[in-house]
Amino acid sequence: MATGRTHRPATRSRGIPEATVARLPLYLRALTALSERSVPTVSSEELAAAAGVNSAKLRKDFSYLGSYGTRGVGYDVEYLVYQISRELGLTQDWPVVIVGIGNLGAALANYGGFASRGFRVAALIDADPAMAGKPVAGIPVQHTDELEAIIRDNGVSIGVIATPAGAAQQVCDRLVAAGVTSILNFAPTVLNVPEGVDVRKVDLSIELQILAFHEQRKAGEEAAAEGPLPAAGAARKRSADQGPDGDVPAVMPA
Ligand SMILES: NC(=O)c1ccc[n+]([C@@H]2O[C@H](COP(=O)([O-])OP(=O)(O)OC[C@H]3O[C@@H](n4cnc5c(N)ncnc54)[C@H](O)[C@@H]3O)[C@@H](O)[C@H]2O)c1
Repeated sequence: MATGRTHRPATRSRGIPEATVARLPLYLRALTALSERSVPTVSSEELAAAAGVNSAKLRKDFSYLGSYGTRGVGYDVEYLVYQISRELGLTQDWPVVIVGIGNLGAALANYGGFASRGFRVAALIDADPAMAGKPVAGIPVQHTDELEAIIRDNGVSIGVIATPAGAAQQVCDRLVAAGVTSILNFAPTVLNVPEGVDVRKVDLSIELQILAFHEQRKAGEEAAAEGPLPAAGAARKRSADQGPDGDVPAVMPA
């Protein structure tokens, strides 16, 4: 879901390609579900299906981790959970700040899945003075005046931006100047960051637009299978679905 714009080379220093790194959380999610069901081993085919990945790709990905599984037995679930967690840096605690505690920021703060994956919400920050001191998810909101001190005192390297788009760059600049080197951006704007800072962008409306594109294509295929429409109907359909010149709508890249 996240659309990445990172300032790192396509291959990491330890030789694991970024595309593999991006799939590791998918494997981890599938493996964690198996672990919770006390499943001891899993074949590459089963795990690939659970993670929604091709099994040859999975085996190649795991070879970068030095994990080849055992023929006829498969992969040890617990060991793979440990290996992938270690590779993703999840065996250590990551304090995270969320900036912008409106509808989205509050929902993120209330999401229990961060803590269980090693991301501790260290602070909630908002520019609205009326919110200062009010608890959200049991954490009192702090004013943006305190942003730099919060980052420094908590050793925060990951910031989440959930402010309106117009405030996001300024918030980003302050986070980076204070020492944050990874940003998860929910605001619908492109952030400019210096070399060495990673930005991941989450935009649910882009995901919906991509689904809409596929839905439209499926509808088009069904209509084609049903045979040609009467001339007037065809004209009406084109103007309703595709815009005046009949082009498919532009879809922003994921
Ligand atoms: N990525 C997605 O899929 C997705 C989904 C929903 C919303 N959004 C985006 O997330 C952002 C927040 O949406 P929302 O519905 O929570 O909005 P909201 O208006 O409910 O909350 C925004 C919060 O940001 C605070 N804020 C404003 N300027 C600030 C600043 N300079 N520093 C710190 N805090 C500041 C406001 O006081 C407010 O509490 C918007 O940019 C919205 O477009 C993204």
